[in-house]
Amino acid sequence: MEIHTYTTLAVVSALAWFLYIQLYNWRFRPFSHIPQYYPNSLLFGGIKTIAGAFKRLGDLRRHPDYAFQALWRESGYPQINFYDLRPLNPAMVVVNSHEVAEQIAKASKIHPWSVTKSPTMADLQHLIGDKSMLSAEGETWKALRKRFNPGFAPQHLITLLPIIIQKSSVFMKRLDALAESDAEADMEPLCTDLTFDIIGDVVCNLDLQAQDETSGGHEVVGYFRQLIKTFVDTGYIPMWMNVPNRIRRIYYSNKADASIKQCIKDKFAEMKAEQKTDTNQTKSRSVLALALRDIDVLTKGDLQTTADQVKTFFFAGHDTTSTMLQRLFYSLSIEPKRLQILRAEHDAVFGNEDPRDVFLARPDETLKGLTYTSACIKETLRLWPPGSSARLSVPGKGFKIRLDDGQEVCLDGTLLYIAHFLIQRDPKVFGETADEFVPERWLGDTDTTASKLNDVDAPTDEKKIPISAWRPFERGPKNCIGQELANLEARVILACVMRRYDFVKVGPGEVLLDEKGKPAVDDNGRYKTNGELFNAIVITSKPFDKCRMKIKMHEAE
Ligand code: HEM
Repeated sequence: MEIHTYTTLAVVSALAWFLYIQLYNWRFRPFSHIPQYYPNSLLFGGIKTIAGAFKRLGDLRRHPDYAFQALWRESGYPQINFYDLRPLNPAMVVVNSHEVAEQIAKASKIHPWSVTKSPTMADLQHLIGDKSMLSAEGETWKALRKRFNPGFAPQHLITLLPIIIQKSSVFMKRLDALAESDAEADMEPLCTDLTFDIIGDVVCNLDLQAQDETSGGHEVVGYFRQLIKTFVDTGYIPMWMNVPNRIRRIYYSNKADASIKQCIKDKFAEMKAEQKTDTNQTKSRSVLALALRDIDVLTKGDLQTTADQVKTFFFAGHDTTSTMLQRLFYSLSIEPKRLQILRAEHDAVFGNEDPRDVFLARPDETLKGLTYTSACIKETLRLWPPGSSARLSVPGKGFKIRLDDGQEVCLDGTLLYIAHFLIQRDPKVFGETADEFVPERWLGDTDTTASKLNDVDAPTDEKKIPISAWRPFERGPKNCIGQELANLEARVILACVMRRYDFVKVGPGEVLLDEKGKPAVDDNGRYKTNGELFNAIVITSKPFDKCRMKIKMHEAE
C-alpha cells in the first residue's frame, strides 16, 4: 500500500516537473533573443505588466496606446518593447521607433509587399468582408490595389471637389442650427455622418443622406451604424462572451452586404446601359465606376470581391476621417494664437468670397495656398493618429530588424504593432514639444502627398524631421489608399467652417475660466483645460466622450 502511494507521488511529481519544464521552455525560450525590459510571468507572460500599466493610468477607458506609452517611457524609450501575450494572442512586439517601423513597412526580398498583416484583422471580417484589400495578401492584394488605385489618384479626386463641397454645405446647415439653438452636441456623429456622405458619393456615386436627420439616411448607413455599435465594449460582458452582440453583428453584416451588393448591381446595369448608347463611355466618375469599367459580366465572385472593397472604403473612409476632424476642431479650440493664424490664412486666400466658390473656381491654386491649414492637419494626425498597423512576422521566414546599436533581431512568430501614437511622439525626433500641438514644425514641409510617402528610401535632410517619423497613413506598399481624399476633405471642411464658427468643448477637456470669466491661458498661450480629452478604442482610436461641444457663430473682432 505504502509503496503504491510513494510510486504515485513520484509519478505525479515527475509529471509536474516535466510540465513545469515544458511550460518554462514554452514561455521563456522562444523569444529570449528579443530585448526585454520587463520580466514575464510564467503563467501570464506580459499581460500582468500591461494590466499594471493600465491600473497606474487610473482609467480603464483609455486606449491601450497609453499603457504602451507609459511602459515605453519607464523602460527608457527603447526602439521596441516585447510583451508575451500567449496563449490569448501571439507574442507581441510594440514598435516605438520610425526606423524599425520602416523596416517592417517597406518591400523586401522576404516580404515583397511589406510584412504580412496580422490575423487579428479577422475581427473586422463582419465589417469589411473577408476579401477586403485591408487584409488581403500577395498577388490578390496587388490586383485589388491596382484595380482601385485610379479612383483615389489626386488628379481624379480633384474632379470630385463639388461632392465634398455639397456635403460640407449640409454639415454647415447642421452647425448653423446648433449655433442658433445653443444646444450641446456630440461632434462624433456629426462628423461621421458628413464623412459617410462624402465616401458614399465618392465611392458609389450614391447619396447616402447620412446627414438627413428626418430620414436617417440610406439603409446601408443604418446597417453600418448598428454594425459598428456591436464593436463598442459595454464593459458589462466581455466582448467574446457576448452572444447576443455576436448575433446582432452577423445579422447587420449580412444586411449591409446584401444592400451594398444591390447597389453595385444597379450601378453596373446603369453603366452598361450608358456604355451601349454613349460611345462606350460611362458618365459616372465614382471609384466603383472606374473599377467596373473593364468588366463585361459581373460574376458572383466579382460581386462579392467588389462588395467587400466598397464596405472597406465605407468603413475606412468615414471613421478615421471623422476622428481627424474632431481632433482638429478641438485642438484649434484650445490654441487661440494658432486659430488666429489659421483664420488669417483663410482671410488671405478667400477674402470675402465664399470658400466653396473659390475652391470650385481655382481648386489647385487654392489648395496650394492653404499651407498653415495643412500644417495643422499634419500636426493633428501626428498627435492623434486614428489608426495604426498590426502585422505578423510568420514563423520560419527569418525576418530580422536592425536596431540602433547594430543588433539584428529575428521577429519570427511575433505580432508587430506599429504604434503610430508612440512613434509620432518620440522625443528623440520631436524633442521637448513631442506631446504638444505645434503645427509650425511642419512649415516648409506641409506635403502629405502619396508619392512622397511611397518613396520609402528617399534620403532625408538631416535638419528636417525624417519623412518616416510621420506615418498616420502608414508607409510602404500597403499605405492608405484614401490619404489624398482625407487630406482634401480636411482642407475643404476647415476652410468652410473655421472662420464661421467657434467650437467650444463641454465636459472633459473643457476650457477653464479665470476670475474675470475669460479663458485661462498657460505660459505657451494655450487655454488651460479641466483635464485631458483622451482617446478610447472603438475599433480605431477616438475621443472617449464623442467630443461633446457647443457651436457658436464666430464674430470677427
Ligand atoms: C485621416 C484619415 C485616415 C487615416 C488616418 C487612415 C489610416 C490608414 C492606415 C494607418 C492604414 C494602414 C492599415 C494597416 O496597415 O493595416 C490605412 C489603410 C487603408 N485605408 Fe486609410 N486612413 C484614412 C482615411 C482613409 C480613407 C478616406 C479611405 C477611403 C477609402 C481609406 C481607405 C483605406 C484602405 C482601403 C486601406 C488599405 C490599403 C491597402 O492595404 O492596400 N482610408 N489607412
